[in-house]
Formats: sequence, C-alpha cells, structure tokens
Amino acid sequence: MFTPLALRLPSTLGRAAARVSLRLPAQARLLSRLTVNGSKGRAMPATNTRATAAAPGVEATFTIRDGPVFHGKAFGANSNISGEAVFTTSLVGYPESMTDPSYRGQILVFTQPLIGNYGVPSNERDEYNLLKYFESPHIQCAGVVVADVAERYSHWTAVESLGEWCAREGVPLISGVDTRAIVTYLREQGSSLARISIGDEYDADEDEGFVDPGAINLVKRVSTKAPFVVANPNANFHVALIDCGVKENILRSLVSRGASVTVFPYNYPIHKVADNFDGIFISNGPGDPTHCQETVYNLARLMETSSVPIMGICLGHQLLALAVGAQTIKLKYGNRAHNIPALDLTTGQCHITSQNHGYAVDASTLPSEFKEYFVNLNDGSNEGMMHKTRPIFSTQFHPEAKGGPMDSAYLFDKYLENVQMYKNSAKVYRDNRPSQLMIDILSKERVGVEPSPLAANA
Ligand SMILES: NC(=O)CC[C@H](N)C(=O)O
Repeated sequence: MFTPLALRLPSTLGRAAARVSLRLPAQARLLSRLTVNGSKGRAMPATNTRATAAAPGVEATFTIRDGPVFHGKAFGANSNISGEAVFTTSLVGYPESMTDPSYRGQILVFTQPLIGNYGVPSNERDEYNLLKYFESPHIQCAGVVVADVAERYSHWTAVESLGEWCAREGVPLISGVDTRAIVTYLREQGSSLARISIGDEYDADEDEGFVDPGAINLVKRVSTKAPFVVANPNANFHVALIDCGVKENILRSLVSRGASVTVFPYNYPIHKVADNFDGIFISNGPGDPTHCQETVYNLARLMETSSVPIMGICLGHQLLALAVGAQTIKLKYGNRAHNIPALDLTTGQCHITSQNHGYAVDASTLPSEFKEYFVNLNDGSNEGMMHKTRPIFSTQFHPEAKGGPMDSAYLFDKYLENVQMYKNSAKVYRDNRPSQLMIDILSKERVGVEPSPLAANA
C-alpha cells in the first residue's frame, strides 16, 4: 500500500525520488531480470483464466517496456496482462472510466492517489434499459494502476469494492506504486506498452510479452454485432448511431432529449439506411481511427448521398474527419482528464471538458468546406469541426461527460435542433422511419460484445 507517510512527503522529495528511478531504466531492467522466477522466455498467455482473485497481499509488478519496473500489491484478478499504459488525471468517476469502451486494451493509471473509496455501484438499468451507473456492461481497460486502493468503501450506490469488482471481471489491479513516477515517465517518453504481472514476473526484455493494442482493430471487439434499439415510447425523432464502442451516457443523452436510437455495428453500410432516420450519430471508441476504413468509407458515401444531420464524438469526430479527407495524428501521451479547456471558436467561450483520447485530428488538413469548431487551450490540438453550411459537426471532447463537467451537454440540444429542422423540412419528408414492429423485434441491448478486456490479447 502507498503509506500515508509517503503521501505526506514534500512534493520536491517525491519528485526527486521519481527522478532517481526514472533515470535508471537499465538498472530497472537488471532488477527485473534478477527477479524473474524461473519464467524466463515464457510468452504472455494468449488468454487468461478469468474471475480468480489474486490472493490477499500477493506481490504484483508493473513493467514499462524499455522503462522502469514498479513493485506493489495485487487487488484484482489473478491475471497477467499487457497493453498501452495511459494516465488520467480525473479525480472521480473510476467506475465510468473503467467501463468506457474507449479504454479497451489500455492499462489505466490514475493520478488521483486514493481510488476506490466510494466503491462500485450495481448494474441496475433504467426505464430505457440503459445501465444507470456504468458506461458499458463490463470493465473495458486491461488493467488498473493506483497509488492507494481503498479496501473499505462507502456510498449509497456501492455494492462491492473496487478490488472485488476487478477480480470478478478478470481485470488485474496493482496498488502501492508511485503513480507520480509513472506519470512523469509517461509524460516524458509518451504512452508506452506495459504489463501487470501477479506473483512471479515475466522477463521484461521479452517483447513478445507486450501486446500493442494500437495494432489491433479494437472497435470490432467493442461494437455491437447486430443492430439494437433504445426505444423511447414518447420519441419525437429516431436517430441511427454507429457504435464504435458507445458510452451509455451518449445513449442516455439522446433518449432523455426525446429520441429513440437504433444502434448499428461500426461497419454497417449506414448510407444505405440513412433515409429511415432523422439523424446519424457516430460514437466514441478505442484505438487508432485509421483501423476503421469501412466506417470511413461508409461515412464518405453517407455525406455524398444524404443531407441528414450528423454529430460525432471523439473517435466519431476522428472518423468523420478521415471521411472528409483530413488526417489524424497520435498524440505523445493523449488527453485524459475532466478539466480540459476547449475554446469554442464560433463564440469565444471556453468550456471545461471531459476527455479520453490518444489521437487527434490535424486541423491543418481539414477541407475548405469544414472549419475548426473548438481548440484545446492547453496544447492547441483540435477539439472539433463543423461543416460551413450543412448540419454536420463533431467534437474531440465528450459532451456527455460521465465523468466530468456537463458544460458542453448543450451540443446534444444543438444536434437535435438540426434533427428537428431536417424532420420538419418538406423537402426531406419521409414516412419510412423504423416501424413499431421493427422496434419490437430488435434486440434491446448490445449484441455479442466480448465481455473480457483480456480479449485484447487473443
Ligand atoms: N474516447 C474516444 O473515442 C477515443 C478515440 C481514439 N481511440 C483515441 O484514443 O484518440
């Protein structure tokens, strides 16, 4: 555990300690080699046994490829995993972040030192069959790194501890490591491949032991395999959503504003069914947007053949940008926080936004019919785009938040105003919206989505 004494160290001392371990990656590798316990040369298993809890107090190791090694204690599943290590500076919202499909394949390092103190809520659903407290039905990140996990928790929605939840979901959690040192390293070197090992270690030099989620089409793993519907009996609109790993709160944000939503697999030829809907929405999702070429192609066809209103969030923004011929870049360590300032270039107003992304749109490559909508006031990166004449816009940040501030939730209103105008327009009057029979026979939840975050290793 991260002792209270260590937490009280003056920050200068803490930084000095972090520097010592960070400047000695070779020594760290040596340490790792020395502590290998008869397992040299063993590759990471393709799959892991799920849902066994690590024994209480068992050692765990967090190893950054070509970087330092951190020793702590295991509190979740008894599984060894690897993935891309990323950090979030959000202070709250660990159940929401950990179930956000955008984190698929990533090892999530929390900079907030005490994590787990309000426990983990239940998987109750609301009147639209949406999860009340989670952003998807399962933990999506591959592993979790915290300074000090709270074993005792208290909250009116809590049903179990963070460690119990991770164990049940097959996700390892390491606690008692200096997350300040980890984040200092990741900020200097950029997001890195890493792994969590429980008990005996793997050889840190074995590259085959590190899975690179950037090389995998993760969207395929988190997207619904068949369409499903979130039906609002009093709906004014019916929107089609392209599911690249949609967060529950995007669905809640649309349904609570009077829409029904039919959710399609990420590669569904959406341009062929667009006429049946009042609007198209493109969700967030994990990994490198350039893996989703089918979606990019379908979106390009959609914009050529239909004047339907479109909104995209995060990966949805990146895919829309690729579809209009712009380019995306990988950021050094990404933006994952609940307090990132984004300037609205149309009003001059700044919004504090919730973010979780490792890629960004290169605004200099936007075609002339689009303009930059928002810009990040911390690093100048692009935060959104809008069509100059048509009802098409997208944001890099998450207006639905969960967690984070709701400053930009009005963008859902703006989208549904576009949808209303489109629906009202005599020119595009259509009577071929999904029928009640269609709504009745469609699934009411995600279809065939692999629950295990360990599937990233398969
Ligand atoms: N939250 C998201 O949709 C993330 C988008 C993309 N996977 C990125 O990391 O940039």
